[in-house]
Amino acid sequence: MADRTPLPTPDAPATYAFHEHANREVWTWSAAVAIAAELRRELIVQPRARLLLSGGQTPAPVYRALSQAPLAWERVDVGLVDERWLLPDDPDSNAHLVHREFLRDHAAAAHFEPMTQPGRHLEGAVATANAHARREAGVAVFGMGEDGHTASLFPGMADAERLLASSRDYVAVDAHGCPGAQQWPRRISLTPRGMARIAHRLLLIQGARKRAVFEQALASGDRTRWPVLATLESTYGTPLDVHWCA
Ligand SMILES: O=C(O)[C@H](O)[C@@H](O)[C@H](O)[C@H](O)COP(=O)(O)O
Repeated sequence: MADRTPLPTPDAPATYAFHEHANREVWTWSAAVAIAAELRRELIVQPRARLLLSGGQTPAPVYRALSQAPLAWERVDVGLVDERWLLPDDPDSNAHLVHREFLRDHAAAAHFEPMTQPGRHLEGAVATANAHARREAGVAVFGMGEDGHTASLFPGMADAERLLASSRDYVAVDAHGCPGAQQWPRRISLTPRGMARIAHRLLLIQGARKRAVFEQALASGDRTRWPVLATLESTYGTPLDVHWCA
């Protein structure tokens, strides 16, 4: 029987703020401005800031807008929420997406941490991701699939209960048989524990279908069936910022 992980109790309520935007342009700039503002705040009080980005098509306009923000990007480390088991120069890798859509304009000065490298085995890549994660990221951008996945945590993935309960920040994922993983079932993903350690979490979604999926997930409370629920949890008690437009 699937281990149904309930949402946090009223002692530590999982909260979110739903930002509904008038159109895609407002959605794009609102999300980009929110991320830039948070990075700027961090750079005032600490020497470096860390930002984690997801793959997928939805956030690309936000990445392009954010890349134009005048920030001390040379003091920003950029990592990935998740990666397909592909090398960074593969056009289908999340690293490639980040290079193409984000590491340009002002943001070209940021320091990027790819998860995969030629010759590195999967477990080695996971260990490196966990080593990077020792420095907490202040901000992370998440997407969601219509199956309720986020990062590379899929409903129906192998060993789901163990991965969702992992005490590590990143794990290797076997998503064979999960349609949402498309043709890349081998992946590395941030875990719910890793997500909870990030104070400012943004979920970027568009369209009526994804809104309905998010609402269905909330109503269910079943994190194994709806891994997107993991983005709600926070050791800081900070709400998830959901940015949505039709
Ligand atoms: O590697 C990946 O596939 C992503 O990181 C993944 O978690 C993505 O965020 C969602 O699949 C949403 O993707 P879309 O924005 O393309 O719908």
